[in-house]
Amino acid sequence: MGNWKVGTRRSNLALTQTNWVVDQLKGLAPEADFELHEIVTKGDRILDVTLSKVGGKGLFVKEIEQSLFDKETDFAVHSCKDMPSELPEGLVIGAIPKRVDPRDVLLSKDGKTLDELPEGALVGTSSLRRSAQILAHRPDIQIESLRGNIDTRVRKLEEGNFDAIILAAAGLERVNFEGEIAQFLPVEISLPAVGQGALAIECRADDKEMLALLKRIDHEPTRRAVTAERSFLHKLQGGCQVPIGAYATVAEDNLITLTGMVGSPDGKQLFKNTATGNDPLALGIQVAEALLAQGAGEVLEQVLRENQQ
Ligand SMILES: NCc1[nH]cc(CCC(=O)O)c1CC(=O)O
Repeated sequence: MGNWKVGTRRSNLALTQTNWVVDQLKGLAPEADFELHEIVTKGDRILDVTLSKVGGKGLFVKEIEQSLFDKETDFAVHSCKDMPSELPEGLVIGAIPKRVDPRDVLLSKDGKTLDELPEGALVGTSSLRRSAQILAHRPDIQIESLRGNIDTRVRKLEEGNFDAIILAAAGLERVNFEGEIAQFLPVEISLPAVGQGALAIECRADDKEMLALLKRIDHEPTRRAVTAERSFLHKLQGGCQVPIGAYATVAEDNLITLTGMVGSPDGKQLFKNTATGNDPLALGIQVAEALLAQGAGEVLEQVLRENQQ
C-alpha cells in the first residue's frame, strides 16, 4: 500500500536519518515503496557565514517544505532542532520517533574534558547557545565560528585548527563517530537545543493515509517533551540564531519537567527556569514567562539587533 516520495537533505547525517525512518516504515508496511528525493537547502549552500548572521528561521527546511506543497514529495525527515517553532499552514509533524541522546558533546585534542582544556583554549562552534553556556562555565575560553557537516567539523579539529569543538551527541551517534567523543556535557552545563536528538517527520496536514502510516512510528513521551520545548521556543520567538536552550523529560506518571535557558552570547548572563506540568503547551509558555520576568527579553532583543547589523 502506497508509493511514497521522501524529501531529504543530502548530508551524510540527513541521509542516515532518512534511511533509518524508511527502514522503520518498511518494517511496518513491507508492501509500501519509498523513493528518496535529495534537496539542497539555503543552510546547506551558505557555509561561509556564521549561522546567526545568515538570518531567517528554517534555513534547512524551506525548500523541503515547498516540495511537500508541490507534491514532489509526501514526507520529509528533519532533525527536530532544525525546525522552526511554527509550521506553515497545511503542513504538520506526522511523527516524532523516540529521541536518542539529547546532550552536547565535546571533542578535543588528546581527549581533554571541558575542565581540562588549557587556559584560553580555542573552541569551535557557531551556536550562540553553545558559546553562551561554555563561556558561562569557562570565561577564559576563546570561541571561534565553525560550520559545515559533522565530517567537516571533525576534520577541522583533527587538522589542529581548534583545541576542542562542540557537537550534538545524536548526530555523532547516527553517523558512527561516537568514538571521537571526549566528554558528554551534562545538561546542567550545556542545555541542548530545542528538539535536539529527536527527528521530526513532516507531511501535508490533509494526507490521511500518510498520517496513519507515520503515527505508527510516533513516540508519545518524546512528542510531549518536544512539544513543551517547542512551545517554550515559540513563546520566545526564537530560531537557531538566538542563544536559547530547553530540555524536557517525561516521567512515569506522564508529567513533563521542562528546563529553559536564555543566555547572552558572551555567557555573562544566563537565565534558567525549571517547572513541571501536564500540558506541554502551557508548560512551555510558563517557563518562557518565568525567564522573561527575570529579564531574558532584553538579552534576546540585544542579540536580534546585533544579528541585523
Ligand atoms: N545544526 C545542525 C544539526 N542539526 C541536527 C544535528 C544533530 C542531530 C540532532 O541534534 O538531532 C546537527 C549537528 C550538531 O548540532 O552537532
